[in-house]
Amino acid sequence: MRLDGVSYRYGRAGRWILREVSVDLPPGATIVVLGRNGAGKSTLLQLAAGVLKPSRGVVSERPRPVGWVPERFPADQPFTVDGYLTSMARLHGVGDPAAAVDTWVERLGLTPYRGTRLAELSKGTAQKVGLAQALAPDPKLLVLDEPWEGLDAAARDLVPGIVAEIVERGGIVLVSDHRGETGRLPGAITWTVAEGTVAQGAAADEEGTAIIEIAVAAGAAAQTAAALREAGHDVVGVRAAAPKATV
Ligand SMILES: Nc1ncnc2c1ncn2[C@@H]1O[C@H](COP(=O)(O)OP(=O)(O)OP(=O)(O)O)[C@@H](O)[C@H]1O
Repeated sequence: MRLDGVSYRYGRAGRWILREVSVDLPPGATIVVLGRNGAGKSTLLQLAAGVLKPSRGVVSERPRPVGWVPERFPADQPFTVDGYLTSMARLHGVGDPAAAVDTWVERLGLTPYRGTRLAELSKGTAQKVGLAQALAPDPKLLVLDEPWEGLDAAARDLVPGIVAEIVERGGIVLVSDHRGETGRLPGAITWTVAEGTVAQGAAADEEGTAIIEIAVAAGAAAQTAAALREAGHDVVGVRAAAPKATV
């Protein structure tokens, strides 16, 4: 998937929030989007998810289905958890909506709330319904806006495993994170949104930094990336190596 020269402003007279953003989202990538409050992370995520259309530029090869979890789940809707999730799964064309809903209700600990109306849920539980709604169609692109903020601790702990399952199947996961809790997602590429642009890597003072490329066994990639992060390094990217040329 690719964003090509994507610019965005809210309304014709609005200021440009993003300017000429060109980025690749390779299959199997986890991308964590960093940036200060108001930098444009949510806007970028919504453009990637297709919730917003670029004012200029093109988004191409977006994998489908798309799972979109907004920063705040809009719980002011007259449905029960079960009713809402089943309708959403149907809308997304899920083959067996009941089975998909059962799976995610159980996995996210929503079983006691199946008959509860959305408006009566706590914020954390409502956020889990938002996550279940995005996961039920088995998304090839999952976009999570600030998942560490809205979700309760138990659900937060489930997120890295869920993300890993999607990227292992070649899906793409895009996560915004204004607190920089990137360490929770091993092997993630980081982008930083600032001043309308998107740069690769964390916004550490880049002066005097060096990029070291290392090759490790594919199975050890996530663990190595986590260990490097633990040691305080910024892991800029993890990719599959091309087959070796004979020398
Ligand atoms: N619907 C809207 N109409 C007008 N301006 C908006 C709208 N949504 C966001 N903005 C503005 O666009 C800018 C970028 O907002 P965005 O929500 O993308 O930032 P963010 O990096 O996700 O911030 P946060 O971490 O606070 O969610 C902000 O200045 C914000 O005020």
